[in-house]
Amino acid sequence: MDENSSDRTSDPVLRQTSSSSTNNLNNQSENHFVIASCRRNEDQTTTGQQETSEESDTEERVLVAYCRSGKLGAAYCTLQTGELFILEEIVDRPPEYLMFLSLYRQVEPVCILLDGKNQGAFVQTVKKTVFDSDANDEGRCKLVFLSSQEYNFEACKRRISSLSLPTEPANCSDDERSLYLRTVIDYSQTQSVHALGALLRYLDLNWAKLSMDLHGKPQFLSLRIISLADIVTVDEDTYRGLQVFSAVAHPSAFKRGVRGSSREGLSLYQLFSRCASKLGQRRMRVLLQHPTSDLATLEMRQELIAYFMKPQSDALMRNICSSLRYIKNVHGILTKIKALSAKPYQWKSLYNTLYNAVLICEMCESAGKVSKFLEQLACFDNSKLYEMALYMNRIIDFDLSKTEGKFTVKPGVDPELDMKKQTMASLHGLMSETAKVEMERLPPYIQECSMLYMPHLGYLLGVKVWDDNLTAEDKELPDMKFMFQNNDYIHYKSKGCEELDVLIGDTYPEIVAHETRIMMRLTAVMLDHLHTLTALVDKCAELDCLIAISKVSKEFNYVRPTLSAEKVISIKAGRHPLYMLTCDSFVPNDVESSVHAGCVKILTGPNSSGKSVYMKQIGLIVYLAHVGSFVPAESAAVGVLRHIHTRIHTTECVAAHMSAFLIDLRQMALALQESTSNSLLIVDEFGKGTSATDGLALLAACLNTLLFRGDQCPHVLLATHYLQIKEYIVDTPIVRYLRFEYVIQDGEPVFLFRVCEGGATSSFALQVAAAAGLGPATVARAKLVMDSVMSNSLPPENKQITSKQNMCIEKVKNKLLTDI
Ligand SMILES: Nc1ncnc2c1ncn2[C@@H]1O[C@H](COP(=O)(O)OP(=O)(O)OP(=O)(O)O)[C@@H](O)[C@H]1O
Repeated sequence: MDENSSDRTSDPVLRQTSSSSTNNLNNQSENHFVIASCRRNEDQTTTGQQETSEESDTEERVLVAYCRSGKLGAAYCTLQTGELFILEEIVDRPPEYLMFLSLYRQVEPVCILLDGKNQGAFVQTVKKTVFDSDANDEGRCKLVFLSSQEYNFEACKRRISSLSLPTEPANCSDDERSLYLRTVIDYSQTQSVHALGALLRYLDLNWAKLSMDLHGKPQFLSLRIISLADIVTVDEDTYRGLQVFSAVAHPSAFKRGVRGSSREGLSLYQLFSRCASKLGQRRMRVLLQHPTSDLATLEMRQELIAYFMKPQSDALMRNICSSLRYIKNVHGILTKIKALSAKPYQWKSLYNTLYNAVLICEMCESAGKVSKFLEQLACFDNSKLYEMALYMNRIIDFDLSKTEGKFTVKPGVDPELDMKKQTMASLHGLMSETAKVEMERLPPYIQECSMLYMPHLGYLLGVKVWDDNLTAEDKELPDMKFMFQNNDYIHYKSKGCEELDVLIGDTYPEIVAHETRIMMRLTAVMLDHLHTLTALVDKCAELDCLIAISKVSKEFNYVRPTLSAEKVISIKAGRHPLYMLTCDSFVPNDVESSVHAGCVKILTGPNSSGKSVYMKQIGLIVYLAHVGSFVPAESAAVGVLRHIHTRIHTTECVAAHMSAFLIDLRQMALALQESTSNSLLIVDEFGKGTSATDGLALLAACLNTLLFRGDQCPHVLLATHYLQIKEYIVDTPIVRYLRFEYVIQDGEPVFLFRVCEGGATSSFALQVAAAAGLGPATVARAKLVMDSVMSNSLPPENKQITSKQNMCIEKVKNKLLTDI
């Protein structure tokens, strides 16, 4: 295929051959196939509507999550394609079940199946997760509780052993199939076996309801193992706190909670929304939800991003992007094709996807050597897909299919079909002649008639109603058999119509039936190689995401972070990827966190001096490094982590039945419990939700818990206004104190947003409050109260308030007197 082809949607052969036949059938339909043409127009309207909504076709997935003895097993199925996935069993702990949360976010199921007997902490977490995400408009998900019998291990094993997959050896016996499945599934991972077995049972019993296929049985396309072993766990609050995602709910209360009604606010996801395809954009969500500690994957992504940031790869990037635009979500299209209800535009979309996916593989050949990712695409075995594209191109007349609103075959594919079409082409003249002859035979008061074809009724003469209030008797015409009236036309079977029935018969429906048979054969070929196609489409979607990241990295001068297995976070001149977009003079800052440089940083400083932004920027840089992205800094070295926890964002949630303070505590408890030496912990003003002494005590206790771990203490960034914290925690070299610089100008602090060593001495809360618009009288009073607290005395009487109070008392007195 030609790499530089400007028109990637169709090839020249298709355009030349289709034009003549288009004219033929268009002429036919113009006059006589009234019903056919009416239907065609209607079809075209709906086609237009669907074409725009085609991309909204999303996959629906049913997930089984089974957690026992601290291990999570899971399996899910994409209903549209019949792809099965089984999770490699993984340790998951209460109360948060972070692995389940990561899985839930990536799978986005429409239904979760749970063990009806098990109502423990796991089920509560699942319920809460589903409830919370519904509230956040992530989509509706149904919970179904199955009887525990469905999870019986032996029964599950039996169901799995009899699973038939297209990838199994041809004509294999039951024993051979069972042996083949043993190479795919590890039966010692009992929780995953329970999950897959229960899923198969559920699908078997409910397939008609789930797939709308009343008589069908589930057919599975593939079984793939997925793993969360490499995932860097990031909890939901951290995603929100760091603004990786930021869904803004629809302002209308009616629309809240409706799938798709929220939009993305300022977030990393929004920043990276530069994919060429919608599919890529969706894949970006999954990519961001799966930060990985797998160095090989990260380096492969970095390599690709680095390549596309070079000016000499601009041309290739442009070409790839223009092909990526045509890569569509084949899952939705293939469901329609499987059900034989695909519209012409869906066939065209599938062809474009195939054609452009193969083209991308070819384009990657030239650059394969410079990047492993491109090499994988260049070496992708796409010969079958290439053949599929060729078949489609040779068989389907896309232009005519669009006009006709149905699958239409090109001339030259099937001689028998061509003959039928030629008969149809000659029909135009024949029908006009017949109509003229019939006009002569009709009574003179009839001015207009037309011939039309209707399936099952054959050829009919349509006569325009010649008078109002015609009786049944009036409608009887000589030598004509009255058939029916439809709006302004009365339909008759005339002699001429009968002659046409004999002469041409049901040519039109025969053509349709013939073309449908060809379509079914083509569909069977497509479905045989569906697995290869979905794998390539997924790879293209990932390529789209990485190109989008490279565009952002290039535009904002991101650098490639050095990744290692060491415990280190070293960032020079780091910037906040979102604040730097909105702030003209963003001040970059460094951080050095390691066993030698101290891995616990306690930040103090005036209000609004930049503590939160600094901590979030480090969190985001570290997070970006684990997605494989470049980072906004002059240089960065990041040792791979297993967890990123934050205590930044407090969302009071009705569903959680927790106060803001309780949520803070829950986040902190989770961080203490889950964190290891390979974790990053960001804590912003913990303890502010209660009294100052209680807050300080809690903060010191939590910090000490971490510090007692010595070298195993995680990377900690902690901002606090408890300036005396130093006195209450262990004195150890792993703790370093940082503050934010400011200068005093005209008695007011001017913040420089520069971090330096040492502890702060004041919060300048009153100056910040005045700058934020709190009235001068209120600020002045606050100062008096503050001075009194400092000197351990009572504040002076507030004359303003007292006089107001006296006025109120007088008013009430007067009212009482008049009432009496
Ligand atoms: N590095 C920076 N360069 C430029 N402006 C900054 C920088 N960091 C922060 N700012 C500005 O300062 C504002 C306040 O920053 P931030 O919220 O981090 O302060 P803070 O010290 O956490 O305040 P508080 O203690 O009251 O929560 C930000 O909204 C931003 O406009």
